[in-house]
Amino acid sequence: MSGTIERLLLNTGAVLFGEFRLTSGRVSHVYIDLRKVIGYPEAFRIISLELAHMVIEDVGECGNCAVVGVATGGVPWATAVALSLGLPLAYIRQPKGHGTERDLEGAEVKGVTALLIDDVATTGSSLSFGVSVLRSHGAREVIGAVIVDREQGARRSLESMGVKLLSVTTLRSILEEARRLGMISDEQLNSLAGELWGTT
Ligand SMILES: O=P(O)(O)OC[C@H]1O[C@H](OP(=O)(O)OP(=O)(O)O)[C@H](O)[C@@H]1O
Ligand SMILES: O=C(O)c1cc(=O)[nH]c(=O)[nH]1
Repeated sequence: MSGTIERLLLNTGAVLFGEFRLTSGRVSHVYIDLRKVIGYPEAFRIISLELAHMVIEDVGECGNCAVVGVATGGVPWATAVALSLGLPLAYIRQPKGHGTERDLEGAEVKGVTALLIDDVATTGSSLSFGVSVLRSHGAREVIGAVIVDREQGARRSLESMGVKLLSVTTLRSILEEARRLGMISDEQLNSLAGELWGTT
């Protein structure tokens, strides 16, 4: 149903307004905190099923696929998708400097189609790092998928690496739903749109 995912995100407190520094160093007046959603089993289930459906509709039959999460935010979502699709699971991490010092944990990805999952995409640098790691481990193909695309460069950045980015929803759709529900005003929406995309 149209708006369902956006409303779940708004109702679980995953959409925060204030001043936030992002992983890229940019400052934003809206922040999507998908880490909150995993504390709500029904919302977690609905959104992760939507993510799994979106991915499988795109790739079709997936006999040689693995689901790969980007640590830390992407890992719970990748886990849920791997379990619901019955696929092997791995995750990308910054090496620890001790133990095995691996940058990829879990399933081996040599020769497979890797379904690379993160919670949010902004500039795409976290996903791009994931693509590089997967290629260094011999993945045959990579497809990127997130719950929320903030539409601030990730799609283009992945395209330049030959990787498609799928998203369940966008920050713009979430903000428009927030305005419909009276959670933000037209003025706030316009101001955020100007800051985020240089548009209203
Ligand atoms: O597209 P980007 O500009 O890379 O931004 C998006 C990334 O930022 C967040 O991770 P964060 O660095 O906060 O780490 P975390 O997942 O460990 O919370 C989020 O989970 C994405 O991985
Ligand atoms: O770019 C980020 O760091 C970022 C943005 C956002 O909305 N949510 C998040 O978890 N990270």
